[in-house]
Amino acid sequence: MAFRSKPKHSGGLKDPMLHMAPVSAASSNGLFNYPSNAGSHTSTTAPTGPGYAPSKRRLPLRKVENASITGWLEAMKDSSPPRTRCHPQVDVYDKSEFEAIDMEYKAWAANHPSAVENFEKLIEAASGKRIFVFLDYDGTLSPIVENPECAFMPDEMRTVVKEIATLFPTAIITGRSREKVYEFVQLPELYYAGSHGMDIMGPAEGCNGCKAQGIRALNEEGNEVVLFQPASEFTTIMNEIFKLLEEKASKVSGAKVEHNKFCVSVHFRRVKEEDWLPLAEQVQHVLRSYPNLCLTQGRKVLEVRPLIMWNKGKALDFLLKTLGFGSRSDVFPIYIGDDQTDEDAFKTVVRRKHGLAILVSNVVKETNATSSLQDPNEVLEFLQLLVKWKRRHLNRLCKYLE
Ligand SMILES: O=P(O)(O)OC[C@H]1O[C@H](O[C@H]2O[C@H](CO)[C@@H](O)[C@H](O)[C@H]2O)[C@H](O)[C@@H](O)[C@@H]1O
Repeated sequence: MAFRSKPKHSGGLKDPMLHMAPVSAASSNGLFNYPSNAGSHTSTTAPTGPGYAPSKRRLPLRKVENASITGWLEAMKDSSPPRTRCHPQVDVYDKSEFEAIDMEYKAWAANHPSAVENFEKLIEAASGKRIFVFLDYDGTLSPIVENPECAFMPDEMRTVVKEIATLFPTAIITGRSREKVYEFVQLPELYYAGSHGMDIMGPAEGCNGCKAQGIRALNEEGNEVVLFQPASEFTTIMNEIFKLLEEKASKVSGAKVEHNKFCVSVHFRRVKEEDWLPLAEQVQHVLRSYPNLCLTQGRKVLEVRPLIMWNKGKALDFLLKTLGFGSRSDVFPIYIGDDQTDEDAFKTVVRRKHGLAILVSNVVKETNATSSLQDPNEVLEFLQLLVKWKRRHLNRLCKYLE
């Protein structure tokens, strides 16, 4: 399998993305001005679709905090080169400092117990409930790599995700375009929510006995699917912004712009550190003319997206509703993700009271998740445990019915 061998956690380095939050491109005092409620998008339009009444109500802009880009860039610099430099066996490192961050990590991990080590205990809470599995893609099902085009999902992961989908309704919720993530995953039985949940598609017949409701459409192969695109009116604008950003990025060595349909990502991973600030300024400059777009930050990436009240958490709720479980209390959603945009989904799971919100991270991170996995290797282990657990249950049930 393509993953690196299972590492020890690399110590408690603070994650560089602690300050990430959407920012209105229209804000002009400072390069990045963060609305105080990270992750919840200020809205100029509300989504439409099954169960969502269209509304043109303009929501008030939330309190804007003054924060400069320096924080984000500095944190990014702190984590470059990658965090493994902190492992005493990998590099010369101040032992006492390592011990301090190690302790910090252990304290954090105590509050975010490993979903593998504590599997039986955590899954007990699901008994008698219907489990739904929601998975982020990059950094969760595939390891983070230099070139976003090469973030392939290992076969072993595909096998277990396929098994998961035969046992539980399963969806992938990603910042990627739906088409791109499907290219990587190649499993037609799943639901896919691309562009951070702004492009949802899945089998019209539902899955695992859950009947799908919602707007029907035909996919590229002519199969009937349910489709929901709350940001469809932004199609032209996103194409326009992609071209403008591509033009800017073409002048910065290593920069890459990715069109994720209803979001556009500007990648910094292969850009020289000294070019980070000028590139970020260029992006901000382009966005000034687009007050209905906003900017969020991810792992060495800036993402331009429509300023609508929609996120991965809303997509999770929407999918439960589509599958007929929106308001039921016997639902147990499991959400696994590694990035700031996954925080909205973690919040949704926590708000529902039943469920598992699992952060993939081997560093200390501020999060709404309640448990953790260190990396995609552990995600694989967790999903394999979940398959075994469910099969055990089904076998017991069969024996009982015999
Ligand atoms: O919601 P996700 O599935 O986590 O997608 C978020 C972004 O992931 C991708 O970028 C990240 O992964 C790349 C490949 O490992 C890496 O090179 C990059 O630095 C990371 O930020 C994707 O390319 C973006 O478009 C997604 O928005």
